[in-house]
Amino acid sequence: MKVFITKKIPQAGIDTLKEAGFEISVHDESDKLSQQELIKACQDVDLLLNVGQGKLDSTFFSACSHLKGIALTSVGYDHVNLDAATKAGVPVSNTPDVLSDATADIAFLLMLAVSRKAFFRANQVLNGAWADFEFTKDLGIELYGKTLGIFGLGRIGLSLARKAQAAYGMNIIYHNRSRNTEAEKLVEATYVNFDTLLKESDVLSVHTNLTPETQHRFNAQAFQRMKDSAIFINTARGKIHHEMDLTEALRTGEIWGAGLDVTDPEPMQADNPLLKMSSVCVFPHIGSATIETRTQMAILASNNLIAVLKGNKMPQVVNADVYKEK
Ligand SMILES: NC(=O)c1ccc[n+]([C@@H]2O[C@H](COP(=O)([O-])OP(=O)(O)OC[C@H]3O[C@@H](n4cnc5c(N)ncnc54)[C@H](O)[C@@H]3O)[C@@H](O)[C@H]2O)c1
Ligand SMILES: O=C(O)[C@H](O)CO
Repeated sequence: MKVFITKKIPQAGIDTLKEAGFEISVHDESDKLSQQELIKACQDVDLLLNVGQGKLDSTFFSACSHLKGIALTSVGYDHVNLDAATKAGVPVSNTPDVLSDATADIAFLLMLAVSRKAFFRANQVLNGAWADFEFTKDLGIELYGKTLGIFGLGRIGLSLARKAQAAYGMNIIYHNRSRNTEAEKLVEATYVNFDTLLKESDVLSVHTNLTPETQHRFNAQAFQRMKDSAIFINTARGKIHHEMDLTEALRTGEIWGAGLDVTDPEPMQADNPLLKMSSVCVFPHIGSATIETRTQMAILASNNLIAVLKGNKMPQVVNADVYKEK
């Protein structure tokens, strides 16, 4: 079988595919792939390894219903029209679990960086603005014993909760669609309604998937209900917060700080007003960007394609209904 890979992946992923006997072609990532080019490249292959956040919409699936499977290199699949994939009979897999700790590390890093205005401070040095030892100016806030509110206590939310409780004795509250009693066995966490999450969190960290229900859930109304000392963290998807409302909430002091690994749109432009604020830190979507995690993601994606080669179901399929329809 032939596989088209949309960007370079760690060698372990390539080796896994080659050992299984696949014929591989990898797109040169210096040249951004348009949808038309992707569709064209998929015409003479059996499988696609779609690296990153490249959209797969209904036009793509109408043109590529011959594909026997698509492996994503992300746990999030909001960039894929799964109904269209299922209708076209194409199974799609994701990469859960292997990236949870690395992504939670980035949420933790953002919490610390924002609370101590780390990037604003580092920029002072960089810009030659380190003048005197100031005693009361631009102070940070501490995390010890504070309340961490988690919106979406799934795999990544749980990993962050465990770190924050172990390292900083943080009190954990969370809101999910329903209580996560399995997670509550692993970490001391109290289930609260959304309004309580907003009102009681000193740090509020977002870990839900992007869906119509979570899109713009953090808007002006939500920020108004949060503490004026609160820090907002989003490592899930940029569309879950409303960026202009967030900017305004920070400008007017409705909340204290924000740390983002995801923005809307991506990439964020360098002249974005958020980047000038002292208690804001923005990363370029690097949640899973470690050598270890990206290697595991590439192997997991490859193993899902190997399952197709062997005539099996993809173990990490996200549109399981496709097998019923087949
Ligand atoms: N920044 C990055 O690089 C990066 C890396 C990995 C994942 N992510 C994002 O993080 C998300 C979470 O990943 P995960 O592996 O923890 O997923 P998960 O499915 O384990 O957890 C998501 C949690 O959100 C909850 N949830 C979903 N909709 C909700 C709603 N409307 N209200 C309340 N709770 C809701 C679910 O019940 C679940 O507990 C992914 O979907 C992806 O978008 C980003
Ligand atoms: O969803 C994910 O896994 C991350 O955002 C990486 O794309």
